[in-house]
Amino acid sequence: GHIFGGPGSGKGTQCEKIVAKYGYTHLSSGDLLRAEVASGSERGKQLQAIMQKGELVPLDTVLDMIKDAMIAKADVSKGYLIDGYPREVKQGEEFEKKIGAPALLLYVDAKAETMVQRLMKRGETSGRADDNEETIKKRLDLYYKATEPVIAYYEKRGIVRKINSELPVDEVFAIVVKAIDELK
Ligand SMILES: Nc1nc2c(ncn2[C@@H]2O[C@H](COP(=O)(O)OP(=O)(O)OP(=O)(O)O)[C@@H](O)[C@H]2O)c(=O)[nH]1
Ligand SMILES: O=c1ccn([C@@H]2O[C@H](COP(=O)(O)OP(=O)(O)O)[C@@H](O)[C@H]2O)c(=O)[nH]1
Ligand SMILES: [Mg+2]
Repeated sequence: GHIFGGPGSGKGTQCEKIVAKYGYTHLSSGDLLRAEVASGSERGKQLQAIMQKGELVPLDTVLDMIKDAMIAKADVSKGYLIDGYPREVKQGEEFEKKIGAPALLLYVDAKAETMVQRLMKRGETSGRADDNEETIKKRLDLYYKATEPVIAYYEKRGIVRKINSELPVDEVFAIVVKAIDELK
C-alpha cells in the first residue's frame, strides 16, 4: 500500500511502526532521493537543488528509483509500504501503468499549522536542507495544489483510509493497524 499525507504529517513516524509490526518493505521516495544526493553523484547534485527549493523532482526519475528499489527487494518482500508517493495525479497514473494499483492508501491528515510546527521542530535536529521556514511554506503550497488532488483519484476506487494525525502517535497507529487488518 501507499502512505500519503502532507509534509510533516507523520508518514515516516507511522511507517517505522508499521514495518516493526508487519515487516513490510518501506520505500520512501524522499529517502531514496536523499540517498542519491548523499552519494555525491552528478544526478544527486541536480536533485539537491530541486529539493532545497521544495519543488518536485521529475516524475520519471522518482518512479525509476522506486521501481528499482522494489525489484531489488522483490524476492524477500512481504509487501511494500510506499511512503510519500505519488505527489501528483500523473505520478499515480504512471505508477499504475508500470507497477500496479495499490491495495490501500493510508492518508494521514493534519492541519497546516500542525505540520509547520512539527517540521520547524524537526529542523532543529534533522539536518534536512528543506526543514526551514521558507521551504516548508513552499512544500505545503505544493502539497495542497498538486498532491492533495491525488486523494480524489484513489477515492473512486474505495481504497483511501483517512486518519487524523493530530492525535498522539500511538493513537494514530492504533487506527492505522485497524485499517491494515481490515484489508487482510
Ligand atoms: N503529536 C504527534 N507528533 C507527531 C506525529 N507523527 C509525527 N509527529 C512529529 O512530527 C514530526 C514529523 O514527522 P515525520 O514522520 O518525520 O513526518 P513526514 O510526514 O514523514 O514528513 P516528511 O519527511 O517531511 O515527508 C516528527 O518530528 C514527529 O516527532 C503524531 O502522530 N502525533
Ligand atoms: O516523490 C517525491 C518525493 C520527494 N520529492 C522531493 O523531496 C522532498 C522531500 O520529500 P519528503 O517526502 O521527504 O518530505 P515532504 O515533502 O513530505 O516533507 C520534496 O519536497 C521534493 O522536493 C519529490 O520530488 N518527489
Ligand atoms: Mg518523511
